[in-house]
Amino acid sequence: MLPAVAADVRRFPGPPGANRRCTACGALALAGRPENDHVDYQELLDAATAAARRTRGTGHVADYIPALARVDPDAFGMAIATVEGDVYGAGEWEQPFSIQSVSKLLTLTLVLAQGGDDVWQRVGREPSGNPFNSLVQLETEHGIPRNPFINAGAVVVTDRLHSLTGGHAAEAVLDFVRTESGNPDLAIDPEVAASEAEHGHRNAALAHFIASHGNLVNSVETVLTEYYAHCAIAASCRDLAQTGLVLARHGLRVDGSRLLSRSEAKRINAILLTCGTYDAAGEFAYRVGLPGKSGVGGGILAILPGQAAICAWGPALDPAGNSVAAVAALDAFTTLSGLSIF
Ligand SMILES: NC(=O)CC[C@H](N)C(=O)O
Repeated sequence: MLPAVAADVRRFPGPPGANRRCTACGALALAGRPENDHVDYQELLDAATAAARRTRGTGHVADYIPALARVDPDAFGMAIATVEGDVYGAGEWEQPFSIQSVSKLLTLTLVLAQGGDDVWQRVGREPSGNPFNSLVQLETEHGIPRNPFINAGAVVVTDRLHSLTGGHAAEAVLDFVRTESGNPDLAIDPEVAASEAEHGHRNAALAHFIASHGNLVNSVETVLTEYYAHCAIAASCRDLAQTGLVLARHGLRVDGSRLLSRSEAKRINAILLTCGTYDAAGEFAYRVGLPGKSGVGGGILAILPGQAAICAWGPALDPAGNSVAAVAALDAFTTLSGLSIF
């Protein structure tokens, strides 16, 4: 349990509600809480890590992509990047892992940033209530995927991004993560991409079905190649937390330029909350209280608007395809700190 209040009295300059810092130790003060109630991110990370460790032995590593099945199920890392530019980490927070569906957040961000709002005529914004790779809704809903964060929706968004970038969808995503994280060495893991392509019958079925309804512009083969490639980007908790800051900064990039309007950033965060963790989005909102995007590589990137982006990673997944350890860690983080959107 965290000590809620430090023993000695410290001073916090600035108006109430602003991000104030303790003049004695520099720690951030919690808005609306007693003045000497610090946000000690490192301490919170340690408590979240302990919560994640208690889930050991629960869940299963994704094995439908054979290259992912080799990852240590007990690995765990977590990073927090703040809008002030500080980064905190715990466990294996600098260990690259396969970002998988966390890339769905990045493709949507880039499509909207490049004026591709017409994508909303081709994909919905409602929770699916179905597994991330489900085919059933597509049949009754005429090839219009429920939302951009299930596989079917991400295939359509990737198709739109591919057109907007002149045929470089995955490269655009990689470039974006490299720039925002400040890590030029990030790369697509070709083995993971090839492994997924080889075993990707379900995604191929989804893409062909969407195409049969006239909802793909580029060929199925091209779109799937790009989709597998951006899913196979290997990045660490640190890299993803720093990339997620774009949404915590209400649309501003690391260099201060505007990528998304404030309203677009709000809308992406809203869809993240309602759809980012598939048919467990309700449970995630209940436990964590933050917009977040998961991937079957075990990463979850969560956004604390105006304050920070947090990435937790543990490869063992629950039945919905969300990391057991990452959900537990984010749950502990927001429960202990009160730092949620609610
Ligand atoms: N939920 C996920 O992370 C799924 C992504 C994975 N590349 C797939 O298409 O199945």
